[in-house]
Amino acid sequence: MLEVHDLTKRFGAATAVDAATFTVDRPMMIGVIGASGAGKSTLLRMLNRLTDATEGRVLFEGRDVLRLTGRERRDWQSDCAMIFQQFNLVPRMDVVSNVLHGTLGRRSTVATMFNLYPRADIHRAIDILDRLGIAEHAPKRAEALSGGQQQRVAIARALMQDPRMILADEPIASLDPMNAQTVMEALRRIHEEDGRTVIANLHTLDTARRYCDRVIGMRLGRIVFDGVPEQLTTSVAREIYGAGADFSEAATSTEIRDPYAEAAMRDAAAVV
Ligand SMILES: Nc1ncnc2c1ncn2[C@@H]1O[C@H](COP(=O)(O)OP(=O)(O)OP(=O)(O)O)[C@@H](O)[C@H]1O
Repeated sequence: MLEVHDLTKRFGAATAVDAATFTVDRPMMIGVIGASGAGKSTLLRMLNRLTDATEGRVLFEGRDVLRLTGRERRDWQSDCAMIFQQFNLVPRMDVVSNVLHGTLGRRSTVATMFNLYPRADIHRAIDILDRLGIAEHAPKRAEALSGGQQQRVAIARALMQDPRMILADEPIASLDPMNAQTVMEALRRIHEEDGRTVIANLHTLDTARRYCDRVIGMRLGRIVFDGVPEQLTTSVAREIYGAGADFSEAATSTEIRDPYAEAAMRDAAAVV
């Protein structure tokens, strides 16, 4: 269903994503791991067309994603809804209105101006919130909710678009372990019950192992691992993170520095 061929992004002389190639042939939950700066966010942003690719192809059931323009591009962005580390909600707006924002792409300008939502959409928004266990917060301002609850509101907003895929960029990086677990369980359920593909950038290996069917490991822009969680041994993880023998399973990509990346950065700084 999704084919990614040689997807590349260069920012000036630096290559953020280097010829990423992978295929998703059935709905699954995929975790993307790698050290900070490995290219995980750029990869997701290119798939969603938030960032233009420099080279490569993305095909989704016959659609040549990177060539879509205008309405077709917006339709694609609805089909692969994105959620972010910082939730990106409107803090002072109530929860249900934030969720209804997920339908903005298909509403008229007048309806948007006057905040008019069809009754059926309001019911659907409440049903989705209920499914995520936060319906009782529907009338509250988004800013009054905990981080985990806000991320579930963001997931609800994404579900309003009825997406085929959910792309989650570090969805639990700002959350405490309890909230992180609730959000990962929600994403897993959405995959299992709805058959939607979820691709999530994750900081911790144990999260990728626990919730994902498949793990893609990135290092310096390249995909260096693509397999099932069982194949993700400590030595493989060490390779992905470019870490030494002291590599700890509990460590996260924010804690592990990639010595090669750091050397490259120092060289770049010296040139400037
Ligand atoms: N808009 C941009 N302009 C220039 N360089 C960028 C831009 N966005 C990303 N980069 C660079 O591309 C590389 C990959 O960044 P990216 O954010 O995709 O990595 P990441 O694996 O998601 O990192 P993190 O886990 O820290 O979010 C980094 O070296 C980053 O500095």
